[in-house]
Amino acid sequence: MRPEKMNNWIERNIEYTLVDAESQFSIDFAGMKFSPAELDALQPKFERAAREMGRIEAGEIKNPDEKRKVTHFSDRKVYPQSELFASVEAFAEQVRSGKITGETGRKFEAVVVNGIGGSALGPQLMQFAINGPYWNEKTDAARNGYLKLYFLDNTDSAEFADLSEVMDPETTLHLVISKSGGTQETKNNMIAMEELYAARKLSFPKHAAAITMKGSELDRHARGSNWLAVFEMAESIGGRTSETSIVGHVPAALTGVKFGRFLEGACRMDEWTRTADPRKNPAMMLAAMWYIAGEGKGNRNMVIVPYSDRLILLSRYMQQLVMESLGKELDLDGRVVHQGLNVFGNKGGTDAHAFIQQLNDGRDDFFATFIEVLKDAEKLPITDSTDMGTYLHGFLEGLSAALRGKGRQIITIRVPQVSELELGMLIALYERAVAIYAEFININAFHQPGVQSYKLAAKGVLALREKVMAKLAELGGITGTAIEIAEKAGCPDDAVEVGALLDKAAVNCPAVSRKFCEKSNQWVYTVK
Ligand SMILES: O=P(O)(O)OC[C@H]1O[C@](O)(CO)[C@@H](O)[C@@H]1O
Repeated sequence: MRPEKMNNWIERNIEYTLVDAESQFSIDFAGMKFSPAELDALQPKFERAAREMGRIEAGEIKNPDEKRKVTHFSDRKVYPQSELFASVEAFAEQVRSGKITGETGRKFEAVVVNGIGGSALGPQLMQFAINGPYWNEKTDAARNGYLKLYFLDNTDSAEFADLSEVMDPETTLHLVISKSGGTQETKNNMIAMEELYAARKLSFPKHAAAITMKGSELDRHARGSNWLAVFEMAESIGGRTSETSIVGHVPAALTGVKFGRFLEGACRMDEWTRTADPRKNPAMMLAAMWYIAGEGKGNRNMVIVPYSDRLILLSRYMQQLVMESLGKELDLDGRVVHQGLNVFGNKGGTDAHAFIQQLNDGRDDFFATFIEVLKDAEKLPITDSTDMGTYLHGFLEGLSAALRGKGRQIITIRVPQVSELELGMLIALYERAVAIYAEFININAFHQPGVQSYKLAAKGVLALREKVMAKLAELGGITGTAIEIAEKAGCPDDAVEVGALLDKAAVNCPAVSRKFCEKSNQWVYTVK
């Protein structure tokens, strides 16, 4: 690099790196392509976002479709002083100390979180980040009586079977998390688990607790069956922004994660991201970078690359937070806009041997966000002058320089370590940046109508299956292609869907089989 260019780069780094000195959290925007004039042009959007963030925090309705307030920013400040917080701590302590046990009196050793989307991703991220991937009796948390954490976050019999193999029902607590209390995947796992307990002649309610909205189907079910505990979830906190609420708290308290410290981190970031000057406000700047890079239309993908194995789940977490919030068909004025921002990622170092080839040489359709964790867990010498950590740092800086050399765009976040505080800061930063960006592009970040339509479509498929199966049972034995069977079942226009359900049935139901006909390139099904 020529000296004058180098000077520009250094100056740009100084000007566009924001630092919170006390926590040592920094975010560097110098590697993004933007000019002061482009930031100036965003002034009206900054003003609108600041005004609307004020309205959110003042408790006004900010989710117009669902007519709901949006309280995750404001609630977490007062949550530690609430009765709910105290009751979670008391419950977790009784479980940890063995005062609350399972039906047979044995101490709980594990907890299964059964939830999906926002009711699982935050607890998963937090567990992996703080307690790490390997739980055994030698870890501090285990020695102190905290519980090992498992997840059920789909409706996949393989996931359930894998868990059943390692789980001891007598010493396992089941925490069913569902804000709406009616999400089918979660309900399916709950029903399957209730069956498993009944088959072992154990009481499921004596091993179960729930987090849900008051009056939901799950709330009624759990209270009606006398579960160990039911914790209320606020209507005004959306699933994807619920990690700083009861949803994050209960799993954390049961597994020895310092949730109070996590909230401190989130509140610290909330303070910082209320800074009036947008150029000094990390969330305003982050949203501005996304906006300028993607021309306000999400034309660049957000690639999240933490250089830390403990943060491997961050990109999955961000995927829901960003894409479920910003991926919208209509704007607030009802215009079709098809907005969104793609998020993908994994972990740095390892990624160099996966998608970095394309980022370096291929399509220039992204901006990378690197997250460096400065403190090494251990000093592991490799040569006289290097160790494991210096290599990871070298790979990050090397990749950064290579990408910059190709004109690719980069944001770099640096944190001293991964503890509860930094995790709280990271999550709160992205939550606010998402809410601000939504104001920039005039959309509602707090609803998810697209997910509803997929759920309805799935219900339609299940209804079709019932109809076809009932008809086939009535016909009492039939052989034919999907087209022929759909015809006989009275739904000729649904032959593709009928074929798909017969494929599934042929592998799972003894009464259905199939043979492939090379000549017609179709399966021929026999239903007994
Ligand atoms: O907590 P619930 O109501 O079970 O919902 C789970 C997830 O499903 C969604 O509603 C749709 O994906 C998410 O917003 C939410 O986090």
